[in-house]
Amino acid sequence: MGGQLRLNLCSSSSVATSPSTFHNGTTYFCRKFNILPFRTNSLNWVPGIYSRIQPRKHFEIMSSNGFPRNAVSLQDGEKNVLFNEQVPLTELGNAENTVSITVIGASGDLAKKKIFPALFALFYEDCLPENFIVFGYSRTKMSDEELRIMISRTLTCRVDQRENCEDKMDHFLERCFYHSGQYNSEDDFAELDYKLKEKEDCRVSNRLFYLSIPPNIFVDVVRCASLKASSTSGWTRVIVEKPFGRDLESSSELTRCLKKYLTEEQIFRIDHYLGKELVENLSVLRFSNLVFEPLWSRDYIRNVQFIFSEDFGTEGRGGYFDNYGIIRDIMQNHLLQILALFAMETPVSMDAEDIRNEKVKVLRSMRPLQLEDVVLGQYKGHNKGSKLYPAYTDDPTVPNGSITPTFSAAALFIDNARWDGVPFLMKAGKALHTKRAEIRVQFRHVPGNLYKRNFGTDLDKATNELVLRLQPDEAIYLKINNKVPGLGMRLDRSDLNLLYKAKYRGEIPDAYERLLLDAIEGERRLFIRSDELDAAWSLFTPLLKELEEKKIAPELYPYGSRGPVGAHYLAAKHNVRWGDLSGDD
Ligand SMILES: NC(=O)C1=CN([C@@H]2O[C@H](COP(=O)(O)OP(=O)(O)OC[C@H]3O[C@@H](n4cnc5c(N)ncnc54)[C@H](OP(=O)(O)O)[C@@H]3O)[C@@H](O)[C@H]2O)C=CC1
Ligand SMILES: O=C1O[C@H](COP(=O)(O)O)[C@@H](O)[C@H](O)[C@H]1O
Repeated sequence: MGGQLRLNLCSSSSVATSPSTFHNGTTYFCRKFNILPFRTNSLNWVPGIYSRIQPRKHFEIMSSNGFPRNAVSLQDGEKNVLFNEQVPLTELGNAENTVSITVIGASGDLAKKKIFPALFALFYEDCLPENFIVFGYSRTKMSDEELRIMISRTLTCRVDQRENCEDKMDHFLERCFYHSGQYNSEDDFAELDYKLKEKEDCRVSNRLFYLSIPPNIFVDVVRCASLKASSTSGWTRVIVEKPFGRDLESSSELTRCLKKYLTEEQIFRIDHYLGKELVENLSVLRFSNLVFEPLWSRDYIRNVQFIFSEDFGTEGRGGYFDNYGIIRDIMQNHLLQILALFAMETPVSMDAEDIRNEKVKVLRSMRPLQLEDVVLGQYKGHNKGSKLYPAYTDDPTVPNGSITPTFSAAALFIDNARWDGVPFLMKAGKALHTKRAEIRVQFRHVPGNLYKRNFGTDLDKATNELVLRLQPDEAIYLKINNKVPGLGMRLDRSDLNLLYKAKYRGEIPDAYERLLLDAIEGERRLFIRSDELDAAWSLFTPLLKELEEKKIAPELYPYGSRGPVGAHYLAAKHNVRWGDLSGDD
């Protein structure tokens, strides 16, 4: 069917005579691709917009590893699943290309909240290739127009760039289409393929599928998409959302099943924390400033803390959450990924494989978590003023008597020369008193400090602390001891503070923008490789099994509080104080 279809579609539109359009007058000019604009007939383009045609501006966009982006990485040598053949580079390099992004699960929460808005933001910033289309796919019956209305409700304009935003939205929405189908129906995916081909209009097609669906249908979708809707001329890539399994076995099984249809290079396992601006900056901070890297070891660092807290509960996602719990939801992926970047050795280069090799090494040097180094909590209902905050178990989608943790604190250790004996503490919780995510690095005491007596008895309070606040209000600050100006010799704690909103103009892109763009570009550095995933699960699986077997009950903490007191005991056991609770933030 596919071959026949392709012939028909191509013969119907063999001559391109329609006028071209450019986003804001700009077009990607890539070294490998000369991406040309869509033809009008493929998009039902509204009359009038051609009046804004301007000459191409030639420029190169940098990928997130700092190298110039190529709109698509043709050197991938990805295997085409259907035909199992390498895409000939020369042929592709000179052809007209399209990028088609299909959001599977388009009717869902993540698609509406993050994926479509991120795609629009990329379009708005002229970061999408000239020839792109977006398809929504899910079971819900919707027309193209209804999808556009749904998407338009969630699109926002950058605060600093409102001009032309409405126009841009219209132009973006014109490129959005919808196909309703079942997730396990090859026929439905063949129909999607037909519609994609129609819009791709005989150009070399590059296809990105974003699996924004529950994990139990990942494999069905990958099977149908790869058999019936993968590209026959360009690349096919699949972004897979978490959860990647529940433990080492189920994760390995998922990888094994996905690899029946996809190569590792085609699988982009997303961890959106890796796309956050401050996480991106971690390596820059470490490796491009002489003052940090020499201190980055057990010789100078007393402990490191990775803290995630949300000031709301599992509202609306209790059904999903109860099957996973906070350790799988936040620690095993987001916090561990940041830890790996923080603690890895200097990579050979900023190339994806070099970085991921170092991350795997550090993960494999870690000790699997021990029960005695873990604290669990679950939020309970709380009355504040006239407002009643519900308990986790009040959520109708959560089974009665659930002991799933909504909070956890843990101490981890890296048994290598750099980090031997340094506690790496993680803390993650929902329904706490604040929303924040940060990395805190507490340095050792100054030996033989001349100013000891000025610090009083609590010497820990006088140690330097470097804080990377990932959100909200992105910042990097270093707590130092400073002389209070005046004739006396009084010291205080001050911050050398880089607050992003004070220093940099413009909104910080959402993590999904960076990651989607990287997937389109074939940049894998911020995606999780299968051996990284195995190493991550190996650390947590024995503990998770033990917790489930022993049915360890979490300590209850009130909604909106600072979490269970057990977290303090755990820290104290390792001679640590939580930096976020020290009161001198
Ligand atoms: N929401 C979030 O903030 C985050 C979500 N994720 C992950 O992203 C993925 C998508 O999340 P989210 O959008 O919240 O998920 P949803 O529960 O909203 O599901 C997305 C879509 O999948 C379809 N769907 C839902 N349940 C089933 C089912 N049991 N069988 C078949 N189809 C189903 C529905 O579409 P239809 O009925 O129209 O087919 C739904 O609109 C999940 O893997 C989630 O773990 C990751 C990080 C954050
Ligand atoms: O992956 C997840 O992340 C969100 C928090 O993401 P953020 O970017 O808003 O910090 C969390 O709420 C959710 O439980 C988890 O699945």
